[in-house]
Amino acid sequence: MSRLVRYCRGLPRFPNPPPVKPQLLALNLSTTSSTAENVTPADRMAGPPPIRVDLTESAGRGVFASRRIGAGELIHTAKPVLCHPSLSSISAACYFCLRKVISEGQSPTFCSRKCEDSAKVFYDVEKKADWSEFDAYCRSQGLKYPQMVKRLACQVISGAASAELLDILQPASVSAEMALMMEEGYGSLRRALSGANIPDGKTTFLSREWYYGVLARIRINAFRIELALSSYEDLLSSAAACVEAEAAVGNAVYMLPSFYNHDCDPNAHIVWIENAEAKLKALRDIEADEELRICYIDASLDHDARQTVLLQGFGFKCNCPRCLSGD
Ligand SMILES: C[S@@+](CC[C@H](N)C(=O)[O-])C[C@H]1O[C@@H](n2cnc3c(N)ncnc32)[C@H](O)[C@@H]1O
Repeated sequence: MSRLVRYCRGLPRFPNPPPVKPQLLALNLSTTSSTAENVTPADRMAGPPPIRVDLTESAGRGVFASRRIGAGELIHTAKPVLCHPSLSSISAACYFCLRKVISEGQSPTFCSRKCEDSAKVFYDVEKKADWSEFDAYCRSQGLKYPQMVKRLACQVISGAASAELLDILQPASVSAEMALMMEEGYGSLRRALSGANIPDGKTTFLSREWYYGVLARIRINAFRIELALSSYEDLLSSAAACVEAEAAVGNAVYMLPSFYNHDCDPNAHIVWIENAEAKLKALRDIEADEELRICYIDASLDHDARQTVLLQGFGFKCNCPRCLSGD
């Protein structure tokens, strides 16, 4: 069981409201007792991250600083529990870690032997099926998240992941229109796997409810991965490619970063340098017990545009101080 799942076991799953006092649900990811005054650079590099997951007053669970965190400090890193390159980046990003690669063909490619070996279990399952109908459905509807469900399904069949992997995350509410679209994807995924000669019993988890539940959680919690440019050559090739290509290399879901709430004037941000491993960094000094929030959208949008994007894209009315002030 992962460390986060262990720490979060006492937390409620949405949409059920917590019946007990928030303090009783306090989680402390840090086992050290360091304070802002006695934290050395070595402390910062070692040990658990200086955060805890706890209930907020009005945005469900959130991430709080367990000590003072300095501006620019790397709060923690996180590896994805699930990721997938965008269909337009299949031959331009590692099929496992999303690092940029240069490849001629249209088939999945890996940046290293290590990534190829790590992907082997689920990729062996994936290769048994014909995904042409499923891919055509995603392409025609412009959908990226069903590809992540497909990967999770292959991971579960291979034994590399649990079918309940994402259950702890908050799901989006599903409209009738979304359900209709999901139904098509679910049918297509089932057809692909039923022709793949997978032993009986390995796909019993693959119910309609499972498919809908996973997609609803990915919708709220997936991050769009845009890698930071690392060299002058990258800058030049990016400038040349940006007209036709999508900037994102893919999408990923993490555990701990999924508990960060949104703020239109955030005190933390998430960055990707080389691959899908995320880095959470402080944008300014953060006091102990202050909530850490990142920005899910383009903060330069005006008030009404931000509210619309957050409501339509993430299903919530933003209650951050900036929005409440009308800015
Ligand atoms: C990625 S989750 C963050 C963790 C979540 N609070 C939980 O308990 O799992 C995003 C959800 O948190 C809530 N949320 C995040 N930021 C918010 C904000 N600024 N105002 C209101 N709700 C917010 C919304 O319900 C949103 O759909």
